[in-house]
Amino acid sequence: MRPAMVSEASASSPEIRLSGLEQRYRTEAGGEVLALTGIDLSIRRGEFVVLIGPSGCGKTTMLRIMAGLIRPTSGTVEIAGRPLWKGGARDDSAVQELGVAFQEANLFPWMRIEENIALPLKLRGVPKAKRLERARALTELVGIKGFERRWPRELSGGMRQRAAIARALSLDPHILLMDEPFGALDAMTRDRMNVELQRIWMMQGCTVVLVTHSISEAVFLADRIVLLSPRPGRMDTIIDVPFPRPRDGDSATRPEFQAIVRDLRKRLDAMS
Ligand SMILES: Nc1ncnc2c1ncn2[C@@H]1O[C@H](COP(=O)(O)OP(=O)(O)OP(=O)(O)O)[C@@H](O)[C@H]1O
Repeated sequence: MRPAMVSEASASSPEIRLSGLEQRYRTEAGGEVLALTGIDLSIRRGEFVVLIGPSGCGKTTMLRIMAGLIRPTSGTVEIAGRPLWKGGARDDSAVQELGVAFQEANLFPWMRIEENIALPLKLRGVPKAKRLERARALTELVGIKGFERRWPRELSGGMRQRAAIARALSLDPHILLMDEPFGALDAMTRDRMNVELQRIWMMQGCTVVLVTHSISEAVFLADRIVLLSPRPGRMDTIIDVPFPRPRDGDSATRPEFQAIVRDLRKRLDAMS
């Protein structure tokens, strides 16, 4: 695990801070879509935040802005106290704090699992022996030990997603950004992956922001749930989920868990 070196700026500031964010897209027809507006959010170091909301409310846009993949039309993004954008340029030292995993595992089919996981290290020029050693440690962390030399096609969907999470963790990021990482998996595998993700997060101590459409997934994983409303995407409600960790299958059956699920469902239904 990386040493807990905290600069003065990051000790006193949130891990991620979004202020006055607005995002407009140009459409092909020459019009404009206001995808997000008035987004102000501070995320603490080590927090698990889940973004949820109706289709098209701007969840992916918000995550891509945090990842530095989109420069917001207006507003600011700070990562560990440092602005992500300076003028027109992205601060790549801030981007190094980030690991990203999407719905599709996006592993390269012509690379073995260990090579896929170690790819970010290769791009950094880390020597082969060192990066394969790291890949092996990560396969153990995410629960696919023994599959290092396999090809992606030889793994199940859940295992491929574990490999994608391992790859996102390969550079030891402080922040993990995930867009529907288990959206393509069957319900049982998905439940298992949620338990696993919680375990990985608790071991790594990183900050996680995850987008999902699943209310129960949101309540199971989150310290805080950010509910976005659509057209344009705004912050509707922030819901604290105070249940102790680690949560397990039983947690989801408790009345207080179910009460948050019901409340969220009601709020989402009212938006449609
Ligand atoms: N590149 C783009 N160009 C134009 N419009 C876009 C672009 N990307 C997203 N949009 C629009 O911005 C809005 C927000 O999209 P976004 O994908 O962020 O929503 P979302 O909440 O993640 O949706 P979903 O839950 O369906 O994945 C939508 O109206 C979408 O059509």
